[in-house]
Amino acid sequence: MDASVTTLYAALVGNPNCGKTALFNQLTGSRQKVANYAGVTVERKEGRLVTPGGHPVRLLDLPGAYSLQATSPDEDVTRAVCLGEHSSEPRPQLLICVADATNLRLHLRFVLEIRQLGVPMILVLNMMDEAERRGMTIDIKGLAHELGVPVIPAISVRTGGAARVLEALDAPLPAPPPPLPEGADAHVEVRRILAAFVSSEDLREATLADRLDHWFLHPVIGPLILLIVLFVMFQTVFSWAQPIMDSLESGVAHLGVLVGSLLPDSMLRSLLVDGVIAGAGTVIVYLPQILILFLWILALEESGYLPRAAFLLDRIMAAAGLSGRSFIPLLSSFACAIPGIMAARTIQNPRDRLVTILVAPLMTCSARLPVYTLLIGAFIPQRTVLGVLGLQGLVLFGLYAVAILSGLIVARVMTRGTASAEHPLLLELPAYRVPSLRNLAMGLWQRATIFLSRVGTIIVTLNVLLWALSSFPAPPAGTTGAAIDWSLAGRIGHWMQPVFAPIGFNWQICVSLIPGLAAREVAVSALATVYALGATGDDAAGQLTPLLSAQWSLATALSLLAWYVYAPQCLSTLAVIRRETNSWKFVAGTATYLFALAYGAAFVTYHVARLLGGG
Ligand SMILES: Nc1nc2c(ncn2[C@@H]2O[C@H](COP(=O)(O)OP(=O)(O)OP(=O)(O)O)[C@@H](O)[C@H]2O)c(=O)[nH]1
Ligand SMILES: [Mg+2]
Repeated sequence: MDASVTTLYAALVGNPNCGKTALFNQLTGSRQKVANYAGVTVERKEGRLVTPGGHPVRLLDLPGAYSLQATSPDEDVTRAVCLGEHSSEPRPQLLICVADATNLRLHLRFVLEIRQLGVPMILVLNMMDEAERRGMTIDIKGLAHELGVPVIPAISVRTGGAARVLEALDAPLPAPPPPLPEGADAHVEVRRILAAFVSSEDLREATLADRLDHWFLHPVIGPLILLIVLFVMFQTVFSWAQPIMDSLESGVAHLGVLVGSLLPDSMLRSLLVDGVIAGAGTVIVYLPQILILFLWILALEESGYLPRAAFLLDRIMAAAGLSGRSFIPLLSSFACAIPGIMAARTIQNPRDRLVTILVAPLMTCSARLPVYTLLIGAFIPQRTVLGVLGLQGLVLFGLYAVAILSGLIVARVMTRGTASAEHPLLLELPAYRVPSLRNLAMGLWQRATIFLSRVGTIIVTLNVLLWALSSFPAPPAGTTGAAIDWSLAGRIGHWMQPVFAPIGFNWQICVSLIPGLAAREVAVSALATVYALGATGDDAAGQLTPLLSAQWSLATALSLLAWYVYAPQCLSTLAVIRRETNSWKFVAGTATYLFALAYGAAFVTYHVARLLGGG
C-alpha cells in the first residue's frame, strides 16, 4: 500500500434500525451488536478498513437518529459528530448515509437533513433484498441525479453485499451536495421524490405483518402470547440443557478424580483439583443453559417482536411511572445489566432515564443463572405439574417474575407514581423477520466465547485466589478436622457469619459472597472450592449439587435465592452506573437499596420457609 495515502475519515449515519451496524461489521469485520429494533447502538464505535484500491479508511458507526435535533443522549453523539461539534471527534470527511430501502418514506427525511449539511456524502440504500422480495423497484440512477449524491444499493447481512460500498470508497470524494432550494418543505420533497423514483411496494407483506400485529398487539391475547413465550423459554433452559449438562458435569468430576489420582498428595494437587477444576469446572457446566437463554434472546431480538412487547407493556410501565421506552433497556438487562444501563441513553426524559438505570440491576442478568440453577437443581424436585410444566422451570420463571415485579415497584416508588413526561412512544415497529441461522450461530458463538473467557480469566483467577486464602495459613501439625477452618478465608467466613445468621447463611456461603461481588457466577465456583477444601474424607471430588442438598436446609437455599434476586453482587454494574449518571451518590444509593432489599427478602424468605417446615 502506498504510504503516502492519507486515511479517509468516514461516518455511518441514518435512522435507527436501517442496518448501519450490520454494514459497519461487514466493512470492518467487527462484531458489533446488531438487532431488529431501534436504538441498538448507543455509543460511537470505530473501525478500520482498507478498500480494494488500497485506501485506508477510519469508519465510525453512530447511534441511529431520527433527526439532527437530538433529544436523547445517544442521538446527541450523532448530532455532534455530524455538525463537527463533538469534543473528541473531528468532523467526518465523508458521511455515509444509510437508509432502509423498504422504508424510504420515513428514512428520506433524515437523508435530506444530512444533505443540507453540505458535507461530501453518499447514500446507501440498504436492505435491497427485502425491497426486491416485496417487489419494489427503485430508480437508483434517477435518485442519485435528483439528490446530487452517489446512491449505492447494499445488502449488509449478505457476504459481499457491501461490495459496491467498498468500490464507492475507492472513488474520489464526491462533491458536497447542493442545498435544498430556500423555503422547500422536507415532507413535500420526500413525497415528490418517492413518487418519481420509487414504485409503491407490494401490499401482501404489509397484510401479513398487520395480521401478526393484530394478535401480538391484542390487549388480551397479546400479553398472553408474551407470557407463553417467556414460559416456554424458561422451560427449555432446563429441559434442553439437562442432558448436555449432565455429561459435562460427570466429565468435570472424572477429570478431578483423574488429576487427583495422577498427582501425589500435595499443594499442587489441591490447587488443581480443589481450586481450578472444582471452581472453573462447576461454572463451565452452565454453558448450555446460558446459550439456550441467549438463543431465545437473539431470536426475539431479530424477529422484530421486542418493540411489540414494549408496546404491550406500555401500560404496565406507565403504572410504574415510566414509559414503554424503558422497556428495551430493562429487557437488555436480562442478558447483562451493563448494556441495559447503557441502552437507557435512548431515553430522552432525564428522570425516566435515571430511574431506568437504577432499577436495571434488578432485572435478572444471565450471570445469576448458574446460582439459580445450582440451587434449583439441588432443592427443587424434577417433577411436572399440571401434566406439562416442569417444576424447576416454573420456579425459575417465578424468580424472574419476582424480580420484574420488584423492579416495577421500585420504579413506582422512585417516580412517586407520577406519570412519565417522556414524549409519547414514537415507537417504530420494525418489519418481522425470520432470524437468520448464521446470525444466531454467530451471536451464540460470541456469547460462548465471552462466557468461556470469563471462566478462563476472572473466574479461575478469583478461584485460585480463594483457594490460596482458604488453604493458608495451614493448620498447626497434628490438628484434625478441615484445614480451611484455620485459613484466612475460613476465619473471614466465620467472622461474617453472625451478620448473615438471621437469614440462614452458613460461613461457607459468607465466604463465597465476597468473590461473588466481582462476578456472580464465582459464587458457585467459590462454594465448590470451599466445600472441596472443607471435606475431610475422600468425598472431595464429589459434585456440588448433591452435597448442597444434603447439607443445607431448604430455608437456607431459598434465602440465598432471594438474596441473589436483589443483591448488587456485581461491581462492574456499579461502575457503569457511576459512568452513566456521573455521580457516586447514585452508586451508593443503588448499592444500599439493593443490599437492603436483598437482606430483607432473604430474611422473610428464610423465616417463612422455616415456619412452613423447610428448616
Ligand atoms: N434483510 C436484511 N436485513 C438487514 C440488512 N441490514 C441489516 N439488516 C437487519 O436489520 C436490523 C437492524 O440492523 P442494525 O445494523 O442493528 O441497525 P442499526 O442501523 O445499526 O440500528 P441502531 O443501532 O439501532 O441505529 C437487524 O435485524 C439486521 O439483521 C439487509 O441488508 N437485509
Ligand atoms: Mg447500530
